[in-house]
Amino acid sequence: MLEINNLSVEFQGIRGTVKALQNVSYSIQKGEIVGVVGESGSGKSVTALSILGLLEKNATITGGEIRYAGRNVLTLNKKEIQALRGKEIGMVFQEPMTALHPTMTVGSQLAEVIKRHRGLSRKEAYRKAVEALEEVHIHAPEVVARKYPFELSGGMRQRVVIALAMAAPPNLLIADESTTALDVTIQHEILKMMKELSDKRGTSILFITHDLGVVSRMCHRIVVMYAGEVVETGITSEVLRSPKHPYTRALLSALPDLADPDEPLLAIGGEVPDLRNRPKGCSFASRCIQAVDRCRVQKPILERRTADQSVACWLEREGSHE
Ligand SMILES: Nc1ncnc2c1ncn2[C@@H]1O[C@H](COP(=O)(O)OP(=O)(O)OP(=O)(O)O)[C@@H](O)[C@H]1O
Repeated sequence: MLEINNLSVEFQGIRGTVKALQNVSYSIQKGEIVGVVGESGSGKSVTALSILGLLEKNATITGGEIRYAGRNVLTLNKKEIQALRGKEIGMVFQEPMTALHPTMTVGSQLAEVIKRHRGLSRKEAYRKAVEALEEVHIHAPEVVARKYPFELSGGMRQRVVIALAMAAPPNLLIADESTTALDVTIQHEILKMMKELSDKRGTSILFITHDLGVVSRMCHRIVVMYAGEVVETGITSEVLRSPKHPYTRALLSALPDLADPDEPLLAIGGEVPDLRNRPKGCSFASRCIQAVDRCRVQKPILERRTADQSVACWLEREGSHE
């Protein structure tokens, strides 16, 4: 359904060119939930914005392609990408208030999207809007449909945003840490509801988060990003059971319930490299306790290690971990 091949993105800044993404590749199949994890600044959002054609003006895509249903979205014109956004690809961003119109009732906002995408009458679209609220587990949807966003709690607003993003209905939903500001229990319920919707409708979800725990519960596959590169990807259970990249191991060790109890806790010392002046070798080498000379001079490429798992690490390739 979606395939990102060797995507590279740069930003022009006053202090130089930030090489934000370098040869990023991953894909999402129909109905699949893919979780993208990595520290702040690792390029998760820039990748999502590239898919949606929403990169800021100072960004340049310097290489690669993004194929959605066979078409390279990077070659689409403004109108075509707008049509894709919203109709084929829904999005849920971090702050729900920015996605909602403050002076329109929730029901009218939803009905407008449904009317536009499904060509229904106003009345019929409103009826579907109430149904859509019910689908995101909002009780008394007829009542909530008549409310304005400011009258709702954070969790309710988030549900409305998801209903809006799913209204077209899209084939792919991109959710960028959509629930971080919420209470943990509410967050858990919302994620469960999203997974249910995905299962029911066969919607693929690209889920961008810092939270490996969430990925372990929700996602079929995981993509681990570091400093604008994919360092490991695979079936979630495989990667969590047997992480192959030292960065993935370090991320996992911060989660005691998921980590291998026999493995000592690793603190990730050091800093992410300056993306204006990227290191020649592996981007993680300066923080990797296992790095060898080769890691500092030659960049490892993402290679398939098992049927379901790929990793960009020289140590793994040469078996020197074992
Ligand atoms: N408009 C911009 N101008 C310059 N640099 C940018 C711009 N947008 C993003 N970047 C840089 O691109 C890199 C990747 O950022 P991105 O927002 O994708 O990270 P992220 O992994 O999504 O982080 P977070 O988890 O904090 O959202 C960062 O180094 C960031 O500073």
